[in-house]
Amino acid sequence: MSTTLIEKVPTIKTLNNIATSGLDVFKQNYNIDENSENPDAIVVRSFNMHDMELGDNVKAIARAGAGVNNIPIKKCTEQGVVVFNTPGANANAVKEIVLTSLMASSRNLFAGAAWARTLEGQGDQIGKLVEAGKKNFVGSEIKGKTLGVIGLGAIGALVANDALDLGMDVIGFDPFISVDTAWNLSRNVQRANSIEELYAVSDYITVHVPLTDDTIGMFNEETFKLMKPGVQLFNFSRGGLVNEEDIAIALDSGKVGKFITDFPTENVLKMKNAVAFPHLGASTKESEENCAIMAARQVKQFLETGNIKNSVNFPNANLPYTGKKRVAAFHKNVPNMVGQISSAISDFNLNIADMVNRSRGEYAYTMVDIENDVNGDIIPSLEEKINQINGMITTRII
Ligand SMILES: NC(=O)c1ccc[n+]([C@@H]2O[C@H](COP(=O)([O-])OP(=O)(O)OC[C@H]3O[C@@H](n4cnc5c(N)ncnc54)[C@H](O)[C@@H]3O)[C@@H](O)[C@H]2O)c1
Ligand SMILES: O=C(O)CC[C@@H](O)C(=O)O
Repeated sequence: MSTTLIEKVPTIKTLNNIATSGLDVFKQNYNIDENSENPDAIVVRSFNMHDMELGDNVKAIARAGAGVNNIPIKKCTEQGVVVFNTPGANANAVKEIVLTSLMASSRNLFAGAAWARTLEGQGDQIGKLVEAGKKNFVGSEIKGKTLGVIGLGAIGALVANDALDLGMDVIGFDPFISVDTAWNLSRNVQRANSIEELYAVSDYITVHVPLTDDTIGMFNEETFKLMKPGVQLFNFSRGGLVNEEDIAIALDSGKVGKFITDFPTENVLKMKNAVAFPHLGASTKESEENCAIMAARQVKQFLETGNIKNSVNFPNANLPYTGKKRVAAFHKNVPNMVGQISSAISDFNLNIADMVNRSRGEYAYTMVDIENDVNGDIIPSLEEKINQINGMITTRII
């Protein structure tokens, strides 16, 4: 980072444990302070930020991971705070834990191992007891069975492809599948036209969708009725996708045979045939590093150049940075914003070299590069003038 780009040394606040290799991205010219109350940017994992005050200096929040339901996205957008995530950076870790759990669950390994421990103290009898007791843990092979994958994004697509390699039949459902993922998905993954079609044929169901107002409680009494008796459900996405009261009943009746989840709660821990892990899906050295490095690079690039990659609330925007002054403005997506920004710049007798304007729903982002050398004294006035434009959220001059 050149100090001409940002006059003050920016502070990065960390919430949660962020891999050192990611923090190393900020080694030069940045201050990392987990206690800062008004940092320039925040790097976070699963910390719940909904009740947290965002300081007025915060310009960016990077989620080192995929799910952003722990971040108040609407509030950030209204304040012009860019929220990033790290698409795909932990997908392999989650794929591996899903497939491991699928086989372990199907072979009753969790229950079998727990039972074996109860034999402690039986000395020489253990061998005999094992041979007598193992009939209670006879499992099924996954080969030839049908796996339903709901959500064919970064994780779902990897799970679907590799499950085929394990000899499973795979059916997938994702009405919003991205072009990139569609390209990566094996043609042998059957596409369900409706989620009901997937429920009707799946022996195992794994879910890989974000937790949103549309997906909350999507597994409930009604949907369990549509599934095959004894279906095994794997939830490595978010606890809120499953209605706890309803799955407890479905597990009791055997309608759902097994429930493997990464999200323990008091209720889940009491459920018959449920196995809960302590949110371990992305907990590998590799994925923690991938996520932290990607998150940190995205924040650094944004603070230093205004360029945005992998934001979940503002449009991506890229304009090669030349080192001359750049106006970076977040505003409502309404007519004539670019015109008004341009005329504010020309009021200071400055010429425009290049610009980019991108919109996303109700909001937009404009970067304008100034051709002239800009006298530092006029920057606060130019910033103030642009900020006064009706519909402007926030402006930085970098
Ligand atoms: N357990 C963990 O540690 C862990 C790790 C990573 C991700 N996750 C969770 O997994 C989720 C998925 O991660 P990802 O990296 O695959 O995200 P992704 O954005 O790449 O994929 C999500 C997919 O879900 C699809 N989708 C959205 N709503 C849907 C619906 N109603 N029905 C079917 N498909 C729908 C989208 O079109 C997209 O393709 C994350 O949002 C996060 O909550 C958990
Ligand atoms: O940070 C983690 O360990 C979990 C991340 C995971 O839940 C995600 O959504 O990417």
